[in-house]
Amino acid sequence: MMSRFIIEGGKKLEGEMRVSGAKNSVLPILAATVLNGSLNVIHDIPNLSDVKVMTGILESVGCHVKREGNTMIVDSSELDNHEIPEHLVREMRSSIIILGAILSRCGKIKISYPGGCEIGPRPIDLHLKSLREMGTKIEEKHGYLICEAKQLKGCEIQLDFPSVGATENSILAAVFAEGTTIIRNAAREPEILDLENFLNAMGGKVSGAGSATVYIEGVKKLHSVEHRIIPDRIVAGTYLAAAAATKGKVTLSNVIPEHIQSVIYKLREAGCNITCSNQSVQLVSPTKLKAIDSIRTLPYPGFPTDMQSQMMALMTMGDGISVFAENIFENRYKHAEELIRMGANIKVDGRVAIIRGVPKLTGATVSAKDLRGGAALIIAGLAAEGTTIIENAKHVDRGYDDIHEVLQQVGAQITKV
Ligand SMILES: CC(=O)N[C@H]1[C@@H](OP(=O)(O)OP(=O)(O)OC[C@H]2O[C@@H](n3ccc(=O)[nH]c3=O)[C@H](O)[C@@H]2O)O[C@H](CO)[C@@H](O)[C@@H]1O
Ligand SMILES: C=C(OP(=O)(O)O)C(=O)O
Repeated sequence: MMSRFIIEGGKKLEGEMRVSGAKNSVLPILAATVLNGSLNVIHDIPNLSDVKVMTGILESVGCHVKREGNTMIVDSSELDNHEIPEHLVREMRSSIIILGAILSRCGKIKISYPGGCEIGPRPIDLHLKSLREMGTKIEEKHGYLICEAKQLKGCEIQLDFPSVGATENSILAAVFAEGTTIIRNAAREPEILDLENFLNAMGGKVSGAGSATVYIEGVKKLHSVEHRIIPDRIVAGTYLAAAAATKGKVTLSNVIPEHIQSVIYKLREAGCNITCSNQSVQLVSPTKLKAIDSIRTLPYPGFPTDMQSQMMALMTMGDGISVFAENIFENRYKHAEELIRMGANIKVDGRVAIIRGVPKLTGATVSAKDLRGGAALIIAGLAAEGTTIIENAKHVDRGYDDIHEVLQQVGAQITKV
């Protein structure tokens, strides 16, 4: 049976919300646990369906995985397989991040092509180009990638685009490579720095992550490691947008304000009063939301594509016109149609969406088409008059740890059935 969210809109969010560990850090870091052939103790792991898929991948190659609350212990000492089951790869686009890690540890990997997903085609040409430059032989047949590299060699990689996944796969592949690898035009997302910190804590020699040039000096051996995942900046941004949509007042804990500056900047433009301290952010909503002139998604530190849908939900109620440009993914406006069912005024033309604010949204039955689009519908439902039913809640489970419970604690009337 398909799960759904049921929301009675119109309740102000008020109180404190704790932000969970970052999905986009956990996935590459879990992939990296195969490297040390030893124990990995990782704290603040969110309870997400994507984490379950990555756990399944680790178990399929012979890792022992134990979860104790939000701590996960991965023992990769008995790793004995380099073929990744296709059903797991198909379930999650980012399972491709295991490629660099297994190749590094085993010198070979067989994995099915991840293919496209709801938000666009998502090719992996940049991942493969980098791995080839490091000396990997890659055969692409019958939907599978068969990769082999007896000894990867450090080299200079120039990425055509600062792809997050290609940067991570190149770093993972370079950990045991002979010599030094330099990645230029690397993605600068905070999750890449979290991966660097994790690898260095197990004896790796990575530097520069968070900047456009990353250096990886190959090492011969790694050891056991203990690490805490950074807070999820997209979850933080989603909670702030939800509070703003309900004219609420919330304080987020476990958040790194610097990671969400681009989002805070836009929320201030909408009239929100935001104060940041060390690990917390407080938002007080205005009585009337203003339209934000424009939102253009860009690689970090630009405005994140993963916050585009949630901000669009908010701007459906802004006073005036907002123009959005989605520059990262080709097909990331599926939530617009659903928001229109709730009374929003949105016109989409290719990469651009024009949102004319309306005085109020009304509850409706809508369907989540992807993860962040689902979060956007929750935000709209919390603000709308009447009842909203969001079908396909499973998309939201990929990236939010019990979002309905977190929202209930600050006064939302939302259930998941
Ligand atoms: C698990 C994870 O961390 N996921 C994030 C990661 O995804 P992901 O790592 O897949 O995103 P990328 O940064 O690689 O993709 C950005 C753009 O580059 C293109 N591209 C990418 C690789 C490639 O080989 N060829 C190519 O053309 C993609 O199609 C896309 O248009 O970064 C995205 C962009 O911030 C986020 O939305 C995702 O939440
Ligand atoms: C697109 C996203 O994730 P993924 O790359 O895991 O599909 C996301 O987190 O919004």
